[in-house]
Amino acid sequence: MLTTALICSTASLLAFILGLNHNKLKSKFGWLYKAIYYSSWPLSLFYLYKCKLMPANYSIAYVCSAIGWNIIGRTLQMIGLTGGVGSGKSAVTSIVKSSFSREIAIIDCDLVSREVVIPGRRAYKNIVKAFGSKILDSEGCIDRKILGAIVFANKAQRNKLDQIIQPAIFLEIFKKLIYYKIKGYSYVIIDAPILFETKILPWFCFPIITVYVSDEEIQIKRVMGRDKITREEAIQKIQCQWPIELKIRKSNISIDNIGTFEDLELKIRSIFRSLILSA
Ligand SMILES: CC(C)(COP(=O)(O)OP(=O)(O)OC[C@H]1O[C@@H](n2cnc3c(N)ncnc32)[C@H](O)[C@@H]1O)[C@@H](O)C(=O)NCCC(=O)NCCS
Ligand SMILES: Nc1ncnc2c1ncn2[C@@H]1O[C@H](COP(=O)(O)OP(=O)(O)OP(=O)(O)O)[C@@H](O)[C@H]1O
Repeated sequence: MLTTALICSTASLLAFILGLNHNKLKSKFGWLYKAIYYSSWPLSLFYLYKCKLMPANYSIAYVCSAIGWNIIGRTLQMIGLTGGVGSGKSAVTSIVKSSFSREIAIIDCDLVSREVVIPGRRAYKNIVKAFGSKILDSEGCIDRKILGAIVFANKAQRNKLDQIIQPAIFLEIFKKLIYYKIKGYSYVIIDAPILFETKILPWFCFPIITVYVSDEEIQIKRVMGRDKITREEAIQKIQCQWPIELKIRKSNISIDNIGTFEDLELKIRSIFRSLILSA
């Protein structure tokens, strides 16, 4: 019984992950993927039945749960949204919220990264253990300015923080995906400034949209204005991430946010309208 439950949940998880990748694999491998995909279900059922690996009713439980979770994953398209610091990702998500809130949910990874470091949570404890109590404010919360000054100035420290915080972020994303699926959404935007750098998120997102500002001077000014920081601090933050040219090359859609908010709104509406219509 326990073995069956274990097999069922592992199969369901794998099927869910495969389902999330469905659109990406379909676009990458075309008919070859479709042939393998659609023949895999009857073949696995036949294989289990023939080999008598499990009593027939258990095999049915295994296959049904896998198919069920695969369908759930398949009908939940994760759209990646990334770009440089201050490139306009939040501006994009607020346009999506105002125009497509019924079809598209949004997971803001910056927000998630704040939730997972609330005092008492595991990531909070591990960060304090790794960086010491000097990063805490008078109320015992993580002082983001102090931690930011440490990690944005030093790659090794940044990697240390990423290794602690990213698994917690991924788990939270996973929980939110299930929640949004239950609520009936078909699309979820994963707004992740370091989507490519995580190495994991790109596997699940399709398409990946990169927002950039083709004039770096404008980008620097926008970051300085928003975060009330100096020019040097803004440049340091921008340089903490992959070069934008690389992000653009690796993404499926790129949007230059050099114009006004109205220009951006027009582009975003047309991209998401055609994404929804083409589904
Ligand atoms: C270092 C922290 C405490 C600094 O906080 P602060 O409030 O000063 O900055 P904020 O969170 O607004 O980040 C500003 C921008 O910096 C960039 N950034 C954030 N973390 C990172 C990182 N680890 N590597 C590269 N760029 C980063 C993002 O573009 C982000 O939008 C904070 O950014 C953090 O906890 N970062 C790690 C979380 C993370 O990996 N987030 C991205 C998830 S995809
Ligand atoms: N088209 C635009 N015209 C003028 N200002 C803009 C435009 N797009 C964004 N901005 C401004 O630039 C700043 C950065 O934009 P935003 O916060 O959306 O970037 P972001 O990509 O979410 O940044 P981060 O990764 O640092 O969180 C904000 O102050 C925003 O109001």
